Amino acid sequence: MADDSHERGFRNARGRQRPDVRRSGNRSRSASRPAERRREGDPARRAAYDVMRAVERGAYANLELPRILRNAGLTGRDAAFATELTYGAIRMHGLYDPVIELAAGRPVGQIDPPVLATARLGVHQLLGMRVPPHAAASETVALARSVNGAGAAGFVNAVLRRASERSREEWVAEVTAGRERADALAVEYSHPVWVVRALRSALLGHGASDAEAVDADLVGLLAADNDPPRVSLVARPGLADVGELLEAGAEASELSPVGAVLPGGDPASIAAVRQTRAAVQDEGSQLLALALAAAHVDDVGDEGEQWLDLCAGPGGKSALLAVLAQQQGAVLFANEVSEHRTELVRSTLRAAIDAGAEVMIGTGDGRDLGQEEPDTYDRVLVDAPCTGLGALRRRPEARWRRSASDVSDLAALQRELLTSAIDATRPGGVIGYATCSPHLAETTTVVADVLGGRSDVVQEDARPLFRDARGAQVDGLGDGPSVQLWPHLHGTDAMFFALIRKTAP
Ligand SMILES: C[S@@+](CC[C@H](N)C(=O)[O-])C[C@H]1O[C@@H](n2cnc3c(N)ncnc32)[C@H](O)[C@@H]1O
Repeated sequence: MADDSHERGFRNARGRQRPDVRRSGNRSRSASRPAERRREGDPARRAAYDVMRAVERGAYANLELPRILRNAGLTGRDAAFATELTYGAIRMHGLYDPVIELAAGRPVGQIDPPVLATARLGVHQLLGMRVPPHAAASETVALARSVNGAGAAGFVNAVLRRASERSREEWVAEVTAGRERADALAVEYSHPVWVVRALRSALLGHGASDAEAVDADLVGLLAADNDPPRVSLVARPGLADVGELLEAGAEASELSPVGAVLPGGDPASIAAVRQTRAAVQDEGSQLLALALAAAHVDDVGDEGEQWLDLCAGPGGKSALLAVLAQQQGAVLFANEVSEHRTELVRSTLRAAIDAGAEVMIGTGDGRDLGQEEPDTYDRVLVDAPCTGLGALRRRPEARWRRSASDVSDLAALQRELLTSAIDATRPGGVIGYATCSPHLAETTTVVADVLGGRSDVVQEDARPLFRDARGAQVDGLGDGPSVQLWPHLHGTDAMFFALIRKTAP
């Protein structure tokens, strides 16, 4: 039976039996005879291979995988197996490549990329998924035969045989031996070494760790980056409430007063999500929008407040801000530079607009808004384009696509956007500067540099604005005045937030 291997592996990895959904799914595969199936290879592994190759050509796994699963007719546990295999092999190849090099006796740069993709899939089954070794090897060799050719299948067979001779722990010890600490962590936890160093500096710089604890904290953070995030939902106030999400099977969030966590299943099966009254949204993003809306603003006129989201696409925070603005009698301008992403904002905000939230949506360069509309807005969010180093757990390929030079390129844009946001804010109003990266060069350094060059702003302590579901201040926010959330401490993306007040000129 072609997929006995992944059924067992998947069940073992989860520690419980999953319902048998195969009877209803993937009729074409069940209809093929065993000999034919073996020649074709297992469809779930083939799907994983196709996604890996597409990602190497620049595709995003989270967009490519559903399309390939659909085309292959894979559902239920076959789809879950293919997902775990694909994401793990892409995410963890920083560890698997040195294993493959030792097992193959040659550098991965000398292995044909399609063959390397197959070998990575095989090694992930052996070291990351607890698929029985004989099944991992035989099914992956069958895959290699069908996609890489007979010669390559022999090579993959030899590599996997050697890889299966040791446990993951033994391989980690072997491939990290003699490396300096950051390099060893980079291999064991499969991150680029520059990211490991940046995250270590960020833990220290944001006051989330100290010299004694930082090595252990860094391990916790790197490990959290390798755990797929739980599915967090937001109930957009006034459009849905948390109770509605709980009734649909979600569990209450401890962190966000408007949040819930979906333990399993498809969020799109929830009516409120389909209708954009609720949505999938990281709890950190929820807290951040709530914090900006809760900040004190001086001397609001009779017309009510004007809010600006300077970098709004695809609209997750704008949608929350829109309903909060409505509750506070304010209007929101959601600005985005890309036309395509402006359209996404429009659809994300549909339910809020239908419910009467006063929102304008526009396409434009946020760097110009400060000059075009000086001293205008009461609350401004700059959710700046950034490296996304705080959200590595979401996209398996993201860590491999960034380079250290991206940080300096983005830092210039981040400074210009923050400067423009301050110019667009009226005296007495507030600016929230946010990133989904904890990198110091994108966070505290940007804020310090921009504020250092002006006399009309002060930074305020943002920590009291971060309240959990019980109304208490969220723990572990750092030394202040800015806030830094962490995957290993809060279960959120590593979002940064600084609150800046514009004073009289
Ligand atoms: C981190 S994302 C914002 C995420 C959004 N706030 C949300 O919660 O859905 C940054 C956005 O900034 C946009 N952007 C980049 N450069 C910009 C610019 N010069 N002016 C305005 N927006 C810009 C990007 O297109 C991207 O959509």
